[in-house]
Amino acid sequence: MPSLVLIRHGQSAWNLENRFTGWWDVDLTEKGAAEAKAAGELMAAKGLDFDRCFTSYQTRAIKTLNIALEAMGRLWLPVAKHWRLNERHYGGLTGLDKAETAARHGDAQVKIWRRSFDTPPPVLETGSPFDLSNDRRYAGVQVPATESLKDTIARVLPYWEAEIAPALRSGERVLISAHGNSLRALVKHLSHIPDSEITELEIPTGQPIVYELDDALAATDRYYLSER
Ligand SMILES: O=C(O)[C@H](O)COP(=O)(O)O
Repeated sequence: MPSLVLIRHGQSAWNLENRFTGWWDVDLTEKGAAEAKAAGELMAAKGLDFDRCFTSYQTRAIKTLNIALEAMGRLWLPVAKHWRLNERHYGGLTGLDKAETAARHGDAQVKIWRRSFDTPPPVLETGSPFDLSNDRRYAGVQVPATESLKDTIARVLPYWEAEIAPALRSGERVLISAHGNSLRALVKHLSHIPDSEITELEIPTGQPIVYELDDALAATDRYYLSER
C-alpha cells in the first residue's frame, strides 16, 4: 500500500516574530530544529521508514527534512527539491508583522489574505527588498508577485502528478517536508476538502501527518502520527 507522510517545517525565525514569510528564506529557530528532531525520533519510534523524500527550495523545509532524517539514521535517502513545494507567496505582505497588519486592515481582511481559497494578498511591488526574481535558485522560474491558495494548488499539483504520485505508485514510501500552505494545497487535493471548508484547515509546525492511500492514491485515512 502506498505510504505518504507530510511534515511542515519546524518553527522559523519569522514564525517566532509573527511576520508574513512566504517565499522569503528564513532559517529555523532552535525550537524549530528541536521540533524537527523530535519528529524524526517519533517517526523512527513508530517504525516508519521511507524510500524517497521531497522538499522545497527553502532553508526551513530543507533543514527540517535533514534534521528529521538524521534522527532516523536516514540522511542517505534520495531527496528531490523543487520550488513548486515552496510556501505560498505572500506578495506585498512579505516581511510585515501579522498583528500590526491586522490592527491596520482588520482581522477579517487579514483572515481573507491568510486563509481564503482564491483571494491573493496585494502584489509585491517591483524593487521591493523581498523581490526574489533575481535569486539564482529561481533562474528560469517566473517568481510570482503574490499567490492565493488556489494559485498555490495550481503550481503544486503538476509536481505532485509528475514526480510524487509516480514514486508512490511504484511502491516507494514518501516523505514530504514543506510549508503550511503548500501542504494545505496537497491536503485539500488528497482529502477532497471543499473550497468553502479549506479556510479552517491549519497545519502545525513539525507534526508528521500520515496519509493512508489506496492503490489509486485515494486517501483512506489521514492522522497526526503523535495521536496514534
Ligand atoms: O508564510 C508564512 O508567513 C507562514 O509560513 C504561514 O503563514 P500563514 O499561517 O499566515 O499562512
